[in-house]
Amino acid sequence: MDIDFRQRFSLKRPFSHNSGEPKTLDIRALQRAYESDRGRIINSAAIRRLQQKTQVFALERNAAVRSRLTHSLEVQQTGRFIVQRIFDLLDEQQQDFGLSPMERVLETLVEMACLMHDVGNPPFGHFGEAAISDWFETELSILNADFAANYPALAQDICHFEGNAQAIRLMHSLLGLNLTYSQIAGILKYTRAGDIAKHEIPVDKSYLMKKVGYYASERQFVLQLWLQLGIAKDNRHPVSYIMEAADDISYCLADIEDAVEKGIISLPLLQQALTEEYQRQLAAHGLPNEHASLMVDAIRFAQNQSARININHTSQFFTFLRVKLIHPLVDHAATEFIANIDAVFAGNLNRALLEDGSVCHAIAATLKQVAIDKVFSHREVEKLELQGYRIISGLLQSYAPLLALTSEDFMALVSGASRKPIIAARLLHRLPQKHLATYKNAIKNGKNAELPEFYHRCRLIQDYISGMTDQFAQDEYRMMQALD
Ligand SMILES: Nc1nc2c(ncn2[C@H]2C[C@H](O)[C@@H](COP(=O)(O)OP(=O)(O)OP(=O)(O)O)O2)c(=O)[nH]1
Ligand SMILES: [Mg+2]
Repeated sequence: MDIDFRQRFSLKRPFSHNSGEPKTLDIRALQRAYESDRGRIINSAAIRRLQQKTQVFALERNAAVRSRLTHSLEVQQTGRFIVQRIFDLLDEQQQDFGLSPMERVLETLVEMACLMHDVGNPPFGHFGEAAISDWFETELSILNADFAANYPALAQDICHFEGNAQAIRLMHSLLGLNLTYSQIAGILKYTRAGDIAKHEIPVDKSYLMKKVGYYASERQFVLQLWLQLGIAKDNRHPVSYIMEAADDISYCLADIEDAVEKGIISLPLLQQALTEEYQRQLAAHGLPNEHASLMVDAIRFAQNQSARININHTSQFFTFLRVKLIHPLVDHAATEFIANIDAVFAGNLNRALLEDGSVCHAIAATLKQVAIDKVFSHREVEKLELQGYRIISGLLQSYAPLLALTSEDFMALVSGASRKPIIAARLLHRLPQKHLATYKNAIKNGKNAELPEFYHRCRLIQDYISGMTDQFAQDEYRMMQALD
């Protein structure tokens, strides 16, 4: 294949008419466009809200423990590091692929994709996601049997709330940031629409489409994105592979470090768990014994270095463990990016860069498995998750009267033509104007005629609930239960 990355770096934006590309590559114009994206992203409320959203520990008061925002800053740094290693390797191998003038633009696209990759996550992380999906799964056919019967694919789309799909919707449809297609393509992590069933996924897209990556409401936008960037339908943008690797690399050790900070696991027990799990992962990956001492060596190195400096032992330990365990993963992600350049460029590499059965894969898998066994299953963590689940389900139940109305009655309320039923009217007043504006636009928009009013109303409620921070959701829940 002829690989020229310039096709993937474009000035085009969805809401701008004058979006013709210059005949020759204008690298300065690209830098200006992406710098403008950068400003829009960093200044957006969606990024600020990440500071009060769960990474692993819900409603955390200890500010030294990661929130989604501080996690995202770390992902941004890791992404930048991977890009720099990619260019080092290209130099060493005297390769180009049209990338040579692009270091700065690739770096900024990757950094911002990393910073925004989690903006669509609801309060309470995976448990918030599950609460929204489960609630709609149970209630939808009761609230609107006609919709459930006549639009089964759209009902499925509504019953699969996904942080990644919500991120696309938030940045494009709700905030209208008008980011370049190249920038937003960096967070299109999975390429399945919410109304496509699992059994419709082609075998060669099993990974790319394993989760919902965008909703039916954003289909026209995502189809345009593929068209404008010359990416085949259901494939990814190269930036998304780097963002994904940076996310995996960042959280696998960070979640464990936070658990130690919170006293959920002691350092000696952690070291033992890592050593044992690593042996299991080596065996599971069928890797030779020559790598067996890697984990023990890394732990010993981190212990010795932190003992030598002898200031803040625990945090030093993690700094040095990061050097030994995480830096190789960064190098490996860069190596894999180049080794699979055809598939990464086409966007059809059907796996994550780091999921290649290598020692690096085994290291990441070890860290993630130890987090599952020793951190996420801790009693305190599970308690907070149950509370988070309850808060989100309870909030949805409170707003159910808005979903029980007929289209005519709901639209009359929204337009101000009616102020009844009184409970629904009060609930409607609590919804943010900007979410309502997106709803009204969607109803007016002829392009979306295949999506009925009720679909947009469900999206409106999900937009509101998923956009809350942990703290706001808890306050709102208490208020709705008449506890405050
Ligand atoms: N508290 C808690 N945290 C979890 C659990 N499973 C995973 N996590 C944490 C690990 C990471 O810090 C973070 C991963 O966040 P995401 O929700 O973005 O998931 P990930 O990016 O792996 O999946 P994705 O492919 O984006 O759906 O969530 C769990 O069962 N409980
Ligand atoms: Mg994620």
